Amino acid sequence: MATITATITVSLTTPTRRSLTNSVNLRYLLFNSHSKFATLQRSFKSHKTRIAVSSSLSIDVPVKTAPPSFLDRIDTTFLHFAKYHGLGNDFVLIDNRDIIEPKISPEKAVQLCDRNFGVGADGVIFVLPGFNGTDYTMRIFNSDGSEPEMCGNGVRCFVKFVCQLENLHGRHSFTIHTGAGLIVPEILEDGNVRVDMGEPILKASDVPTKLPPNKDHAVVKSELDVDGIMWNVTCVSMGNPHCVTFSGKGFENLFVDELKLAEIGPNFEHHEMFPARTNTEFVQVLSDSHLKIRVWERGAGETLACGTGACATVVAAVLEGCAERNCTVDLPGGPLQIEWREKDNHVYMTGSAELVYYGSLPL
Ligand SMILES: N[C@H](CCC[C@H](N)C(=O)O)C(=O)O
Repeated sequence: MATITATITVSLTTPTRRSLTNSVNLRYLLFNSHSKFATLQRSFKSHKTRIAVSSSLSIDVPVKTAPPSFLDRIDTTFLHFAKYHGLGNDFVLIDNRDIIEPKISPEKAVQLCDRNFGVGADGVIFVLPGFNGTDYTMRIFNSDGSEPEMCGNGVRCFVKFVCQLENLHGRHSFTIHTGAGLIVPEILEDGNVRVDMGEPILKASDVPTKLPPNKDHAVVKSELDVDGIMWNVTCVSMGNPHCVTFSGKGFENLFVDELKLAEIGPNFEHHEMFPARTNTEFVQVLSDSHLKIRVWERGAGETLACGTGACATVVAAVLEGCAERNCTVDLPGGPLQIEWREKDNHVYMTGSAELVYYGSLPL
C-alpha cells in the first residue's frame, strides 16, 4: 500500500472571484491548464483511490486578452486559402472573386505546391468573377507553374469551396467559365458533385498531337514509339490533352500496378508528338464498364486521380471498342463515375470533393 501526501495550498479566483472552502471526497481531481487546485491528500487503498480535498482554494489567475488570431490580421499581409482534394488530387483554393487576375503568380504557386517547403498540392485554383454571364471563372496553375485549360477533380473542389464562401447548402448548379469553355457542375444531395465536362475533342490537331489521324479526324489505337517501346495510343482532349493507352506491341493488356510511371511518364509527357505536352492514362480493362487507371499528369507528375483523364479514358475505351459509355473508373485515390452520353455527346463525371483545412499565407 503506498501513501502519497502532497500538499499545495493555493486559492482559485475566477472572474466572479469565487473561492471554494470545503473538504470533499473526490474520486479523481482533474487538473486543467487554466486553474490549479488544491490541497489534496491522496491515498491509495486496495486499488480504490479516495482523494480528500480540504482547503481554502484561491489563486490569482491573471485574465489575459488573447493575441489577435492570424485570421483577424489585416488581409493585405495575409492570403487566406482552403485546402481541398478530389480523390487525393489536392489543391490550394483561393477566393479571387474581388479581382480578375490571380492573386498569386505561377512562381508563387510552385512554392506553395512544394510538399516540403510549402503547403503541398498538385495545383492552385482561383475562384474568379464570371465571364460573359457565367457565375464564376476557374483558373488553375499546375504544381510546375504551367496553366492548364481545365481540371476535373479541381472543379469539383471549386464548387464545394464556392458553397463555403457563399454559405450555400443542398443542391446547387453553377456555370463556370474555364479554358475548356463552359463547365456546369452540380452539387448533389449526397454531397458528391456531378460535372458536365462538355464534349470531348478528337480532331488530332486540336488535342493537339502530331500523330496522323487514323479514324476520321481522330487518333485511335495508333502506334507511338516511347523510348523504343511501341505503345498503342488514343488521343483525346477534354480541353487539356490526353494520351490514353491500353496496350502495346507484345502486350495486349496492361497491369497498371506494375508500371514504373516515374520512368515512363515524363517520356510521354514531353514526347515530340505532343506540342503542348500531354497527360497520359495507363488503362487496365476490368470489364466493359469498369476500368482501372494510373495517370502521369502534365505539369504535376503522377497524381492519385485525374478527372479529365478519367473522362478521356472512357472516350478512348469506347473508340477502341473495349468499354461501354457508362463506366466506373478506379484511380489510386478512389472511383469516378463517367458517362459519355450519346444523345448530347457530353461527358459527365460524378465524384467527391473534400475540404481538408483552412490556412493563411504571409504575402
Ligand atoms: N495537369 C493537368 C491539369 C489537371 C488535371 C487533373 N488534375 C484533373 O483532375 O482533370 C494538365 O496540365 O492538363
